[in-house]
Amino acid sequence: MRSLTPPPGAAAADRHPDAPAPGTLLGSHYRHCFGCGSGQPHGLHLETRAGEGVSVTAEFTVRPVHQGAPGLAHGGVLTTALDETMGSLGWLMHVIAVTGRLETDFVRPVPVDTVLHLSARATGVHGRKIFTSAEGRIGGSGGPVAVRAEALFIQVKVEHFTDNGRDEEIQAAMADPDQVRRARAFEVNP
Ligand SMILES: CCCCCCCC/C=C\CCCCCCCC(=O)SCCNC(=O)CCNC(=O)[C@H](O)C(C)(C)COP(=O)(O)OP(=O)(O)OC[C@H]1O[C@@H](n2cnc3c(N)ncnc32)[C@H](O)[C@@H]1OP(=O)(O)O
Repeated sequence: MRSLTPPPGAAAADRHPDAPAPGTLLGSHYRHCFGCGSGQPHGLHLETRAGEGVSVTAEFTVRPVHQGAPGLAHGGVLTTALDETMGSLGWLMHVIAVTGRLETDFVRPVPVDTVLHLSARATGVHGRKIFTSAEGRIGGSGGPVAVRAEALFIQVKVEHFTDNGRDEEIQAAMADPDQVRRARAFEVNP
């Protein structure tokens, strides 16, 4: 298995000078995103906030539709929430990055109606690889850890989406000035 720990020689992740100030809501990178999109009725509707350095926080309320076992959150849904939270770190670095590898530890069961307090940070950068970690706590940012994850994101260009996405959605995204502006906010030297 390939490591999710930054290798020797990895650099610290750089906060872009134009990154939104700590406390700012980052908004959705794509309206139909399952993790953060407001136009996705079945989505998680995560709202991520910039933190200090390359870090973010978000709150995720576990709903009855997120169940795996009776009254408990599905592990895959929790992993998605962590993935989305770590994925938004690219916004602070002005890079577009996709998940290459992700590992989750499920530490405690998470009942329906729980508000999970999520936090994520970048732990290092090596070439196009961005190493990240995240955790979700129950009952507040100082509460017990219920889930934690480490992930490797790989920096890609906009062509990753335009070359591989279904034409219908790509055309719609390219015709939407808000979407183009948001995509640029992720890019180095927009
Ligand atoms: C106007 C139009 C607009 C559209 C724009 C929209 C704006 C969007 C903005 C923001 C997007 C944020 C989205 C967040 C959403 C939440 C997160 C997700 O769900 S993302 C979806 C799930 N992930 C994938 O679908 C990736 C699928 N995989 C791939 O496409 C490729 O495998 C990719 C890009 C990850 C890597 O392929 P390679 O050919 O580019 O690069 P190689 O050379 O293979 O890897 C580079 C380095 O990374 C390591 N690497 C790659 N994959 C690895 C893995 N799985 N585990 C460990 N290392 C890996 C390699 O060993 C290599 O390392 P060494 O440089 O040699 O040290």
